[in-house]
Amino acid sequence: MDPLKLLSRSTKRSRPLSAIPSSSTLSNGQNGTPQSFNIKPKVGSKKRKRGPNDGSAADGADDLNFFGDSGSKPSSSKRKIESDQAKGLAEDDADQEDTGTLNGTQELSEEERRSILKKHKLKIIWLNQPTPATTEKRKGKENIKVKKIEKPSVFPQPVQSFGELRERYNISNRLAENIHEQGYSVPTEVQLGSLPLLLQEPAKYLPGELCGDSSHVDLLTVAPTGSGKTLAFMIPLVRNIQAIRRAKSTSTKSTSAIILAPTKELVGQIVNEGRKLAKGTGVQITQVRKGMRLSEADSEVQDSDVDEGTSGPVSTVKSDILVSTPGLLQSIMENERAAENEHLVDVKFLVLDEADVLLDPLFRDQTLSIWNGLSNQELRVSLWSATMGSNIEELARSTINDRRVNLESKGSPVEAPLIRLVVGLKDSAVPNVQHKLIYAATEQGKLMGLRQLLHPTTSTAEAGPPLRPPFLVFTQTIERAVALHSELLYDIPAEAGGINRIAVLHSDLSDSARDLVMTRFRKGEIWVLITTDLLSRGVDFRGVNGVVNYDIPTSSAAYVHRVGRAGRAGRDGVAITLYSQEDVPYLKHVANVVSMAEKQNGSTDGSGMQQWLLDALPTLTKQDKQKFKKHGLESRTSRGKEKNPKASRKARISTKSGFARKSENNRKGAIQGSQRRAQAEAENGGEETDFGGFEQD
Ligand SMILES: Nc1ncnc2c1ncn2[C@@H]1O[C@H](COP(=O)(O)OP(=O)(O)OP(=O)(O)O)[C@@H](O)[C@H]1O
Repeated sequence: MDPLKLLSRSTKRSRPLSAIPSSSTLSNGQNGTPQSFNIKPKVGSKKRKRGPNDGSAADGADDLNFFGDSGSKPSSSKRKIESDQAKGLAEDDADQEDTGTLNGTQELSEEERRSILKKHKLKIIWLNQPTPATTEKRKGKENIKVKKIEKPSVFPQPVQSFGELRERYNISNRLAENIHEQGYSVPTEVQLGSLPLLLQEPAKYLPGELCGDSSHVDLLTVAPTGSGKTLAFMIPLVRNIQAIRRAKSTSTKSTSAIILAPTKELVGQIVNEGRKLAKGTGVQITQVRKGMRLSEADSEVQDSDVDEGTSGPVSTVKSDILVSTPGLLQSIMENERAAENEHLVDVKFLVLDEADVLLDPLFRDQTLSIWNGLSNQELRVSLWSATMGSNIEELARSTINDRRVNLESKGSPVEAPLIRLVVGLKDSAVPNVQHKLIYAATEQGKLMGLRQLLHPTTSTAEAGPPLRPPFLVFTQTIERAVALHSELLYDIPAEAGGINRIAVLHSDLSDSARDLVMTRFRKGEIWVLITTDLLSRGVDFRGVNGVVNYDIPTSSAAYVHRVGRAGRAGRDGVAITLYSQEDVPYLKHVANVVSMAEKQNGSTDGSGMQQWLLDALPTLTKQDKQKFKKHGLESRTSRGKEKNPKASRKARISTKSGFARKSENNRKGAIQGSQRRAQAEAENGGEETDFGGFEQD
């Protein structure tokens, strides 16, 4: 009897395997569009020329390349032809039609704009309109009139093709080329909605008399994981900085934008993406590193000069865009406080990627300290995440407001509209991931379950959706990630690469070790990467087919982000959550997200998350929820080990029983003892030295 079959008996598979279209294999499936909601983009009347260099996400050849540079990036030979094409694009405007351009100057009526935005599930609201419209509502039986503030919807003209950007928003030829060269042709939903908000003056789409005199908006964006938010904030940054530099008569460079992200891995990735986009535009993007200085005006460091290591001589950075984790930048700003951060007075754009984490207690003080330390009166902020609680939105709004009040005493701050853009259902998992909850009863059951997933040849339809490498495995703590790694180290046969195919990544590793694992995973050398929530946010491994929650995530947002490492840019993915009896009281938040994703997905055949299971799962009190979010399951932490050693032993990751472990330890001890004795004997010319007795006076 298949043990997993037995263990998973109480849950139903979320979708029969036969229901998965054969053309979209879960391991490397790609949809024809990078959009999550699969609505065919409107293209111009001219038929798009599709050639081998098309570079669209539908390009099947890319399926073979798990970790290609772009979801839609062609092979190297293709790239060459495409880059030649792109050069032509710079020289000849007519080439734009080859990239599927809609006539960018064509104005759509409000009705048309509204309908396109609705079809793409985009909701855009003006949060701080000065004179909000109100409606009166009767509440309850008492007929109390309640004033409800109506936040007005906004309908900018959506960007339906990247070709529009040049005509309509005056982006440079070089930037247009770079977008094309990266293989991006169809904007994703978040790009479709945010680009018009960030690339034109608010008065173009808001009532001019109400929207103030700022040429940019503050923006809160909530869009699914893997939906292309990086490109959505990077294109406007590069365009705007080019415009600033054109307008400036001096050639002196100063920092115009700061991007904050919670982890070093994500910072590195943003810098890479940004540099590809800014190539040849003159816009310089730099990753802030330990030891860097921001304030010396006399030396200018080129990106290439910056030592990749963290040590070495102190370097001064004068870059257009700085990308950093909040802790690092804050400490540099603190150290240079004497200079009043003068070097940052020109910063006009602050981007918070994974904004809800950056404003969560863990990073809040550091992020706010940077935000408030930027003194430019025209500073505009944009916040991006796949999840954003109302408390985070409230905090962002009050910070913007407090800054305004603060700046009023020093001059007249430029007020700007605050816009909220939501793509799809707020705080929900990406719709193209197939979710599966597997009941594994015990800790040992989870290990067996994972082993079964590791060996797809033994997997059957009953065992769940196929999970093909490369995939990520998430654990609750570093200790558990390390333990799981050593358990599974020899599970991949030597002829398939053995221990080289499996790795662990966590924050206790050195920076260089972390970089190495990331590079090897991106290259496809590592197939199974065991990690903690360190990699749950923002990191884009284009070829990742699936995610395994070996330990359940500690909040619904954590689930959304973890599973969002798969199913990126419109591809399919699998998310498997193994849960034991101990997890059951904490499972509801995961089950709710799965159920919501299935509804969004249109799974109405009843094969998904069953209502009885949802109803049966206990709901945590607010306090317990917070405790769980902060500490996770106690028995899996070192705190729990001290408090309840028995429960902690049960939660240990190991296939061996306590008795087997004890015998093994005894055996190891005996072997070590005999080796020590033999060594000592050899050193003492064969004399017995096990115990030399006490020295006599
Ligand atoms: N218009 C597009 N066409 C095709 N691929 C795209 C497009 N825009 C972005 N991508 C690709 O989509 C992937 C995900 O992009 P990105 O990392 O920006 O997502 P994200 O929304 O920031 O995700 P997360 O919320 O997880 O941080 C990347 O591989 C990127 O190259």
